[in-house]
Amino acid sequence: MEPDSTPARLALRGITKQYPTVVANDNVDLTVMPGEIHAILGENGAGKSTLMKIIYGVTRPDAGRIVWNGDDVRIANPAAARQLGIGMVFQHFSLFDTLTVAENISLGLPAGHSIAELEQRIAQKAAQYGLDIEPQRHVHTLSVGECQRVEIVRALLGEPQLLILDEPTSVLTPQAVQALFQTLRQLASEGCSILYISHKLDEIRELCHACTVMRGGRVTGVCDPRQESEASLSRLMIGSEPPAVRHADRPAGEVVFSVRGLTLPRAHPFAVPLENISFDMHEGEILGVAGVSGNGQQELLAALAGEDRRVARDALLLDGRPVGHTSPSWRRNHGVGFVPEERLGRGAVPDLSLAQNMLLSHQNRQTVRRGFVRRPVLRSLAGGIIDRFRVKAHGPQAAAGSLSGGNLQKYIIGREVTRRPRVLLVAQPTWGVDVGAAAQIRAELLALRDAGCSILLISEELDELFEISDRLMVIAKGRVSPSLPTREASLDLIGRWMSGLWTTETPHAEA
Ligand SMILES: Nc1ncnc2c1ncn2[C@@H]1O[C@H](COP(=O)(O)OP(=O)(O)OP(=O)(O)O)[C@@H](O)[C@H]1O
Repeated sequence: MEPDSTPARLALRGITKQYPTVVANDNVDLTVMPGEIHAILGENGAGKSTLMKIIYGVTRPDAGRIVWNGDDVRIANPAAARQLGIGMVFQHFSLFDTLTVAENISLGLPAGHSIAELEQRIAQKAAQYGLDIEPQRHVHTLSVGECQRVEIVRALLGEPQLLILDEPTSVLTPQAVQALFQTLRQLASEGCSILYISHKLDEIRELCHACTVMRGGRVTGVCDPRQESEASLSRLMIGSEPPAVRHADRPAGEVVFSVRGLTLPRAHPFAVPLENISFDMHEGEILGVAGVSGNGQQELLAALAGEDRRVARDALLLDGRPVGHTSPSWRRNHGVGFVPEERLGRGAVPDLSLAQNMLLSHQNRQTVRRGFVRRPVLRSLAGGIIDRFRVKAHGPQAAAGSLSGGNLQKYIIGREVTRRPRVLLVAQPTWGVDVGAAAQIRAELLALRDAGCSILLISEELDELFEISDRLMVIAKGRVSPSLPTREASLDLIGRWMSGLWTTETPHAEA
């Protein structure tokens, strides 16, 4: 590629960052060449995000050197990073719904630009990289993939020499992933370096020229992912191959939970209205719900969990009893568990400890007696989950917000699974979770199913849905398709249904 005399675009030497209870980065070296797409791979809590935050000036290292195009630099804050030519596209977008694309982008720029001029620059940049966006559209009308393109164009307007992407494909359809890869390859061919954080081994092998593997805050290897197999990458990362998930066909039991003609107008202008949704959930069965995000998944989960209080009494039946009017805590007390897709905020309270967070779903006689919270019980329950799910955390007293994204996800799933619910409603259970932990979470869901639990699995990962669901259906534009046994479903059929095209395509479909 580049002759040896070319200085690296970015060289990190001996970067160390210590948090009170953990060394998040321990003497890390990283070399990224101009025009190189460089993956950072590592299990949850390995220290990837911390390292990216150091490069982007969000976090200061305790020790180590950052060398940029051959010169030692200090990166005091993100503005300084952008000044050097470092751009970052975060996993969570920071766009205001009520503003247009151009207005959003103008917020990050120095004053003095006219919006019309900016719209033109955005359109130019977008066209140059095949990114289909319209600067005048309001953000609330955009799909998730379009929002990501806005973030990428925003970063590209800064003419970066290094672009950092944090798990960029977790929100994209397979087609959008390919379009993104094309953009990234074009950028790289023009000399821009790319740091690519992902848990998806197949994507890393397809896209990246180099890969730095981290484990426990340290670099454990650097490889050319094109020369590796998924199994060998996995071994580099977690020391073993992810266990295969066993999925045996078994007959489903009685209907436990039913949805009957659930129709809900949108609760706010950006919500998706639900239209005449009906389906049954059986004992000992995983019912998978496929769909591109933003098609009513969140609204459906809010209605089933009791967060949306407008649901008609008869629209939901638990063991044949109407429960549409009941509260979330009533439903929890009657054996229904929920794992929302937003981990912080809905799934956990960041400032509270993991033990205190147990109370979100374990408020019962065991944990609260005569109005007093039994702290030792909470601590031991939390400790049990930390051990069983191998959550990397400094014990039950660690604040939820101090955990890495994937570890918090494992904790929240563990918290719900250990309640042994009869009905579990779970959204995106393995988002941002490394391959080993994802396999473990799927195995736990299967074990729960085998114990008789009825599980509704809302996911955007088709592989995951096909791997562990017994039946599949699709949600599109606030409506659900009929369901059909997974062994009778094909990727092609589910893909077609995801765009809302289902009619009488399969005779086996159950309404
Ligand atoms: N602000 C913080 N305070 C305390 N500990 C932290 C903080 N941020 C990160 N950590 C700890 O540093 C370690 C590395 O976390 P980091 O978020 O960098 O991991 P990661 O590799 O990005 O993980 P994931 O794949 O789950 O996102 C973890 O043990 C985490 O708990």
